[in-house]
Amino acid sequence: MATGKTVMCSLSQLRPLTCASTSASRLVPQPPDLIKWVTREGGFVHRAVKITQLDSSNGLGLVAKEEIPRGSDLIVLPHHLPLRFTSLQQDPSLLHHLARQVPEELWAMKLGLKLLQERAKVGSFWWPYISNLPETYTVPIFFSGEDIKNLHYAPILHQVNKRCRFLLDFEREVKRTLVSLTQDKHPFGGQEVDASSLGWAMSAVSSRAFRLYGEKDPNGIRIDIPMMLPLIDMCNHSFNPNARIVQEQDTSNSRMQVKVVAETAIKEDDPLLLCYGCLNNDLFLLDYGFVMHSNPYDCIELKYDGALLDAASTAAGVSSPNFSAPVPWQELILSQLNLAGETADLKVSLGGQETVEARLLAALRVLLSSNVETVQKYDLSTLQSLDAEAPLGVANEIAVFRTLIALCVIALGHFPTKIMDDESLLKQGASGSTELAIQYRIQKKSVIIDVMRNISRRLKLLSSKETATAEG
Ligand SMILES: C[S@@+](CC[C@H](N)C(=O)[O-])C[C@H]1O[C@@H](n2cnc3c(N)ncnc32)[C@H](O)[C@@H]1O
Repeated sequence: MATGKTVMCSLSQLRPLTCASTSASRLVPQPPDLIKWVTREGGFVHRAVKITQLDSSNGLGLVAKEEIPRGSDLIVLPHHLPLRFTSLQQDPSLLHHLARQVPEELWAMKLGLKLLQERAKVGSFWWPYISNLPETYTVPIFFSGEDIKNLHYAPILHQVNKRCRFLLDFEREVKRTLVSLTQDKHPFGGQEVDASSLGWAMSAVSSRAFRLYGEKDPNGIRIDIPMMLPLIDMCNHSFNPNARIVQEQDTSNSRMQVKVVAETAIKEDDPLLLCYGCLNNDLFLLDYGFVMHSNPYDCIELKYDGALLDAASTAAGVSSPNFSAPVPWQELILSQLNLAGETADLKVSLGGQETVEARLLAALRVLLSSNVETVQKYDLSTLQSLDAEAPLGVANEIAVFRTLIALCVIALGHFPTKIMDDESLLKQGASGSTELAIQYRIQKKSVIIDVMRNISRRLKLLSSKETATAEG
């Protein structure tokens, strides 16, 4: 959890232009009209849809100029408008050679290479779209080192560092591959590509691409691939969207077209909103450069660690916890939960939809129980369910809840500032990426506090039941 002494890597010193900015400035000052371009290319745009600068810091967005009935087609893109990058296996081109060096988890960089190529190409078919893309992104790879540290949360620091390192290494690889190429063979028209332009392209894709069905593979199965969807990607995100993306066959040519359809009736002046996915704030920040307040999918990550759990249990007043030295039957259950053994996955989480990760809950219940017979009466799924009421007895459940609350207190203690401190920093007027970093860490601490509230409520209920039983 703590920031620790990680050596931070950032791209901010490479090109000041790319540091976090909330402005909506585009690649060129007056780009072509995107709606006209989509329509001219055979697409459809509902007459009530317009692009507008939003009041908030969300950049541009789409809004309804008049009421739109539910079920209406809002935008239809014919098959040739989305920007995709396919056929990685067979293509011997240099671009594909470079794309093959990108790790799968950084898929956005692969399509980013195609985007950079089209950006550099004079007369690119996609120029009307590309020129409308934001010039800068608010993702943390462009934060200053100080603001990366300001995130105060080790797992995201690790991810930012990984992405920055990758971009710096990849810059070297791209330069090595392209050195001494003549302009006609150069995939970027002879233009210099550095970590900053690679970062721009990766962020443009991660913040705008949607994974949709692509071409069919040799077995006739459609594989999903990321695509950039001109105009559709002007829709901002909401967990309560009023629009959704649909893919269907174009009856005129039997190719797949991509549509946005009104999911609800849309009132005049309402923004058109899509749901980007049930993502936590780490993904929103890393890929999209924003943070959702009260995000129901946000969570914090902890390491399942016997010593930490012993400390939490002891702090909670639970007598003689033995997380550090489980007995063999407990160890066996830990292995079944994949929390012990050579291939164990020790990352566990608090918050999100589960409140307490199922594996952590089961481990606490089992390790705080000394009665193998009682434990063996239950299957793993019951032991992992927060809705299963005290399967190993009320006393065991109370010890589990107290340990969890103490764990939350320890996790909160790893943050160097309190929410109150953060809020007063925001009031003093922090700028761009500093504000984003502070908002991010406020949300992380809020997740922990919400978990504490939830568990405390359950604890209170259980304790009152225990008292009632004792009195009865
Ligand atoms: C697919 S684009 C949407 C169009 C974008 N606003 C623009 O100006 O081009 C995604 C980007 O919009 C912004 N955005 C979308 N939804 C947002 C939200 N709910 N809160 C803050 N920013 C949002 C973020 O900058 C994100 O990276």
